[in-house]
Amino acid sequence: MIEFRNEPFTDFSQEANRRDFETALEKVKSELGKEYDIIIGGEHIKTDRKVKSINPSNLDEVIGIVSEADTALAEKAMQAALTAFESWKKVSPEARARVLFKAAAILRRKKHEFSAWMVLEAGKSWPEADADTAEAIDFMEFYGREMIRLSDRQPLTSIPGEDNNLYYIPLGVGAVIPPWNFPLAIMVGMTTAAVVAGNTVVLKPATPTNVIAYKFMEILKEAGLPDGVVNYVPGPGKEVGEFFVTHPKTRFISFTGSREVGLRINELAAKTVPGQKWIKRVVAEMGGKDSIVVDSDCDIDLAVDSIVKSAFGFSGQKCSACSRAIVHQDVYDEVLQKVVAKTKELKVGEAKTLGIDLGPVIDDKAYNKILEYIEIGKQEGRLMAGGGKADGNGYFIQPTVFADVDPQARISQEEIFGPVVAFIKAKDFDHALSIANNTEFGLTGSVITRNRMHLERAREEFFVGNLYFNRKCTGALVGVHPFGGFNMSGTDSKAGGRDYLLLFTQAKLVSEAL
Ligand SMILES: NC(=O)c1ccc[n+]([C@@H]2O[C@H](COP(=O)([O-])OP(=O)(O)OC[C@H]3O[C@@H](n4cnc5c(N)ncnc54)[C@H](O)[C@@H]3O)[C@@H](O)[C@H]2O)c1
Ligand SMILES: N[C@@H](CCC=O)C(=O)O
Repeated sequence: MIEFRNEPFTDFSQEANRRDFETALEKVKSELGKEYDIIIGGEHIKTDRKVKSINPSNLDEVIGIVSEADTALAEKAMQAALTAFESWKKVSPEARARVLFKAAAILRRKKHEFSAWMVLEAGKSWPEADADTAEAIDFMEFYGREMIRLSDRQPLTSIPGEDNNLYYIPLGVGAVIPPWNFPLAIMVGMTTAAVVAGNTVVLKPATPTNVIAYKFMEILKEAGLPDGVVNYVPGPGKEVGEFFVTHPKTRFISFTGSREVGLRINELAAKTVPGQKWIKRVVAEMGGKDSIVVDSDCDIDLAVDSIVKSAFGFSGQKCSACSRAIVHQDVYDEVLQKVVAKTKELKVGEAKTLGIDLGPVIDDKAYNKILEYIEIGKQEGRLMAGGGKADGNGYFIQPTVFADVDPQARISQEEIFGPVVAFIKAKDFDHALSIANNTEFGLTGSVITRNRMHLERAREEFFVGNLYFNRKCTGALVGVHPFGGFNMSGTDSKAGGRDYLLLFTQAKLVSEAL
């Protein structure tokens, strides 16, 4: 088996790649508006309760119509997963890994098609969608190899007269509850990590991106994953999600999403219910309020570029997005003025158009929430760019910059999850670091400086799970930058890292006297 390598991104400056992507978009467009079933134990089930998936760039375009489950069907899915677990747990780790490698190969062949679905269903620009698909492939290639590594004989101290072995065995049925913002990569990573470790899954996809999750179910089927190992159960989070979280047979919950929902899941999962005979494990990856710290001695253009890319990529809808630029007073005006100038040049438009910088935000709820925060920002700071809706038949918002924001202001503290960045002035580097650590989150951060000692200070003191120096704070790569945060950003798990699969296993020691 060859060593893990990240899937390369597509170079859209090449005409052939652009043509291939256009062809994929046309293919996907010809498939819009279809109906999608629930899938339980391999059985396709239609219900009367349907939810429409809409293109956020064009509200008249229906991406698909998806049957939603109720709690009776959720129970059926749980039973299917419990049954499948009895056989899946006995499949060898190598064979389980091969399913992931096969699924990765299929996805690689259909790469542009999947990216095109994300352009239309999630409003991702071409490069953002392409990176999402590449990351999904990476997760499968990486976790497959990791499971093989964990199934090797594990190093133990030997003592005479005994044969000792440690095995990483699966947990049981897991509820996988992903977000919509990396509708392929995160959903695939969470699902396949659980599965390759020998567990079975009830997957409750994020409603705005139900169709992409369904398309991935087709890949798992083609890759030969047995029925019932992953069950596709769309439905409202509050109803179907909570049903799985509180079910006595749920062994673990793998959640990625907001702080509010993550904390609720954690609380519900902690309550033992009749018929439950384990402590449920909760893996929760949650929100962020991420900062880029700009020091006085720095490459100003690098700082500007890092802030703009991290704040406005995918319209700021990344848990890793820079929503606070904490800038040393000596360079504050220059960095601010250059960020504002660059922001004003950004193109907002339909995600299907190559060359846009920002597509829409995901739905009306996000749109209204972000616009409300922009109004709050107008009270809390000086509006320098953007400040409201952008044109189009979709959820378009102008990239927005606020200056002179107090470190304790709401737009400095609360996750907005949209294209809004707050500039905060720092007296010196110490002050900048203390502001950077002043939220309840701890996900990503960057420091832009030429000062080696300041980098070393930040290495020790900037308390985030993913800290970057002299670069943007988004775009973690599987295997290269294991991803996950501290504090209210989650349970300190690291997706795409060597510790991740352990979260979905339990270690069994067998000691034989010789
Ligand atoms: N830390 C990370 O790695 C990471 C990665 C991506 C996104 N996020 C965070 O995700 C959020 C955006 O995603 P979102 O809007 O989909 O988040 P969300 O919390 O609204 O929803 C996430 C998932 O939870 C489900 N859900 C909602 N209510 C539920 C409930 N009561 N019980 C069980 N499930 C429920 C949703 O249907 C969805 O599938 C942001 O806060 C972002 O920072 C974090
Ligand atoms: N892993 C992604 C963020 C995922 C959350 O939205 C990044 O590093 O930018």
